[in-house]
Amino acid sequence: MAGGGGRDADPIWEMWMRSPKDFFRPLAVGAPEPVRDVPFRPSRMIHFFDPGNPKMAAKVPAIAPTVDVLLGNLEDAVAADRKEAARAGLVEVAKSVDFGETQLWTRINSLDSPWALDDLLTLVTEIGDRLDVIMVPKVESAADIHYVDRLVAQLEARAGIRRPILVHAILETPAGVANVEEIAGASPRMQGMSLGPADLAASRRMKTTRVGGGHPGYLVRQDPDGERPDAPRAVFQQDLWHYTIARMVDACAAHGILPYYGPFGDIKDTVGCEDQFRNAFLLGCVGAWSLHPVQIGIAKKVFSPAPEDVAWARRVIAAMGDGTGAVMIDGKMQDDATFKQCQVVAELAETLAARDAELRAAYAAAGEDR
Ligand SMILES: CC(=O)SCCNC(=O)CCNC(=O)[C@H](O)C(C)(C)COP(=O)(O)OP(=O)(O)OC[C@H]1O[C@@H](n2cnc3c(N)ncnc32)[C@H](O)[C@@H]1OP(=O)(O)O
Ligand SMILES: O=CC(=O)O
Ligand SMILES: [Mg+2]
Repeated sequence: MAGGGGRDADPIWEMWMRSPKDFFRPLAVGAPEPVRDVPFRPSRMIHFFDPGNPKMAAKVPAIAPTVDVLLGNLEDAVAADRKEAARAGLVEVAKSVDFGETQLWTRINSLDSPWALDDLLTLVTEIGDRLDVIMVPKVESAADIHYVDRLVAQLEARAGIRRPILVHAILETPAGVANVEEIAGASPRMQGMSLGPADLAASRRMKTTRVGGGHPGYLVRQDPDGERPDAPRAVFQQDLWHYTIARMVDACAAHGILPYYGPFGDIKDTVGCEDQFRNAFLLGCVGAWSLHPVQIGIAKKVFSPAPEDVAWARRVIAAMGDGTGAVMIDGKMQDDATFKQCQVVAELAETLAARDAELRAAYAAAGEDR
């Protein structure tokens, strides 16, 4: 057996957990070595398309250079009688389109569906060398990731794939949220996680009928004015998703994987979409899903740090020297911790600018203005 001592010694161990020694071993003979660190590639927007819809599939070559990730969706939003067509369409698109630097992901059907097994068998063996990430919906626990992990390793070995395909979980069930830390750390294959607010709302029995975003009824109201009890009282809409996104961000950061906001279904409400995406960005998410071409530009704008923020971050870094001590810049105290925050912004800007000439120019111009 290819495994280490823990697994050889106790088959029960193998069934339930991997010893730390075995964590980075391939799960099938002939499968590629797992990655040690999740590669940080720009993924500001994960653009969903239905590969079985000829009109959408025809747009893929034109959309590919404008997005960081293209995702062939096989799960929800693809009708039950179109599942095979979507799967075949994705194989066709993956084989025929040049994606350049753009990543190709898929969202397979949920593990309890009649289609998930064939999704994995077909996609890994036919286009596994082109697929960067497999998104798995409705992940409930580490066991779901372990199942996919082993099966993908077997299929990678069969197909002779040399670069491991990574796995992304959708956080969209109460059990998934309760187990978010163990899911994040379940496998070196874990690339990241997205919030799935629509299914999460349904399975939590929330009383909403939307795909993400806020709700006017979820609010805090200003206290009544004692002198004028009938005077109007301001209301402040609250964010339904703050708690879950914050938990997801912590779990992902603790395990070195990437967090994403998921879908915003009110396509016409571009302002609301931008706000929801920005909240996620500020909390630590690196991207969001775009369901419609109009959301691509919103995600690009929001998940690329603003040029003035990048210029500020670079200024603080320059002023802080080795990053220790305290200095005052424009009346604001800077120390080791703000230095590190600024490094996050500056490093993200650098990575994005390497791929995006427009951003590169905007960041350079903002630096000259200072
Ligand atoms: C809760 C969840 O699981 S969310 C994830 C699952 N949902 C999805 O993946 C939905 C993906 N998006 C869609 O299916 C569509 O955008 C819809 C159904 C929401 C709206 O589609 P339409 O009614 O066709 O929108 P609209 O008329 O504005 O489309 C304009 C053009 O953009 C195209 N288009 C729309 N969405 C996309 C897309 N995601 N990718 C590529 N092209 C698209 C349309 O085909 C149309 O093309 P045309 O001008 O040649 O006719
Ligand atoms: O899959 C996404 C969701 O919101 O549900
Ligand atoms: Mg869902």
